[in-house]
Amino acid sequence: MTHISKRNEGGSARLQTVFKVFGNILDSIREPLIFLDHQLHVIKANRSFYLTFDAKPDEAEGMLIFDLGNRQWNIPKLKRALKEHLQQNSILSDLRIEHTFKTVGRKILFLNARLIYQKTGQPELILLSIEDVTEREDQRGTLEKLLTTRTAELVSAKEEAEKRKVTAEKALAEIKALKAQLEAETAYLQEEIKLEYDHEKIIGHSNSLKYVFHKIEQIASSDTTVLVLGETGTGKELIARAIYGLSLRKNRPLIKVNCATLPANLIESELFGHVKGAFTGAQARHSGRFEIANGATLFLDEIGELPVDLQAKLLRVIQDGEFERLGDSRTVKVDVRVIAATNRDLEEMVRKGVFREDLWYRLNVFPITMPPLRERLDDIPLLVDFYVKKIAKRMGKTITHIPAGVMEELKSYRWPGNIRELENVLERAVINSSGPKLQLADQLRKPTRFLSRGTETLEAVERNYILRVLDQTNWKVSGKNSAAEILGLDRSTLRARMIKLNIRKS
Ligand SMILES: Nc1ncnc2c1ncn2[C@@H]1O[C@H](COP(=O)(O)OP(=O)(O)OP(=O)(O)O)[C@@H](O)[C@H]1O
Repeated sequence: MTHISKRNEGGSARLQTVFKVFGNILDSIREPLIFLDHQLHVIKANRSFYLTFDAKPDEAEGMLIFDLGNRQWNIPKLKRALKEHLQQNSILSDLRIEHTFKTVGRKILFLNARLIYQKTGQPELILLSIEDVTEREDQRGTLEKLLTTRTAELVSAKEEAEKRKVTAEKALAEIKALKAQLEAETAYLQEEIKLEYDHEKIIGHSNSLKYVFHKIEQIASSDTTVLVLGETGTGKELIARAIYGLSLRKNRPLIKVNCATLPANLIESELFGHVKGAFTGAQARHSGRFEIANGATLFLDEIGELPVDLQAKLLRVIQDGEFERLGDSRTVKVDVRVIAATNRDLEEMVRKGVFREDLWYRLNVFPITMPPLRERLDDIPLLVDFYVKKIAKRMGKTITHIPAGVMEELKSYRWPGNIRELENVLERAVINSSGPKLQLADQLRKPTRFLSRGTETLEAVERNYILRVLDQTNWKVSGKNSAAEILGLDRSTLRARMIKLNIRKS
């Protein structure tokens, strides 16, 4: 233990007098204060000091500050500040010390000190004020921590909100796109309803038809492109509908495009859509059939009639599911299953250079050929029975008997118009029958003109047949008893075929 030196005893006595006079004032100061001699012995401390640090005046006074309370004040930082810094600078400001005292526990202190000199310039006294900021600092620490936690929470909440906003915006865009598609789909379906599909049932039990059924079952549930081949009126559309009906996409509509009935200048916009102003008359954005069929199935009927300049665009959408709307440079992505049909010989068209070979290969992945009626005579009785019942019911008639001779005649005819033609013949026969017995309206002519030339192409046969019917109807293309009615073709389909086959009245 070190005591006040003798040399300072005189000054010390003077100071004791001063402290006696000002003792009460010092004790009333709330901040702990301590007076040290210049050798750092405690001369006097106020009441606040003793209370704060649980010390007693008679144990403290005369003691070296670092030895106070069993050397509890032996704090290296305090030592450096009082012994070095204060001696050099005479002043010490806001020195922060954090220290655990044996008596009063952990404390955070702010120390300020000033070196007071005698008149002679000798250092006489050090006034040390010790502010106990433990509570305040702890609170600040807690608040800072809280602030950090809250800030982090806010940042992550903000990030979460932004993510949610992006997700919501995406969902909104998807909903908008779905809504647009639904509207387009509804508009399309409303048009389609007018076409009113008679029946979806494929009648027949011939081996050739059974093979077709087998192929339908094989491919229906996949997304493979299917090409349905066969003469006109053989039931290609029925096949396409059967594939669709057995597919995984059957809960979405089957979208149909007939490439023969759409004018060449409209077909691109009809298939791929256009944006406003894409061409004169494009007053609004229009969704093409490929967009409407996104996620669904598209039936491209009469694919052989698709203009060559559109074939590459079709190939790209079948291959990569990508295309651009007319007047728009943005690429649209779709997932469409394509079922195409034609009565044309596409291979021959490829040879002639009017059908792209790459498109032909892409379409021909899974061909299904519908046999002509003349090759499945076994189906004729079933078909006759079905159609006679159906037509008679519609007309309010009862026909119960089909004479063997009538059936024979029907079976021996060549049926160039296939089932559509059979349906028409039977319709006229039902009209013609007055009793329960079916009577054909007219003698079925043997189409000798084209049968005699066995090597003729399908196109030539078709051309001759249409010409013959046109002759027979005095070139009446549409309306009652017209060529279109006899051939069982749509007026526009017949006109398209006439243009295609270069049929003109001479
Ligand atoms: N096996 C069948 N059973 C019942 N009806 C059939 C059958 N095949 C075709 N039909 C009927 O014949 C008519 C013609 O069929 P569809 O339109 O499918 O022929 P298509 O081959 O697509 O003709 P096109 O090449 O002229 O477009 C339709 O009324 C259809 O319902």
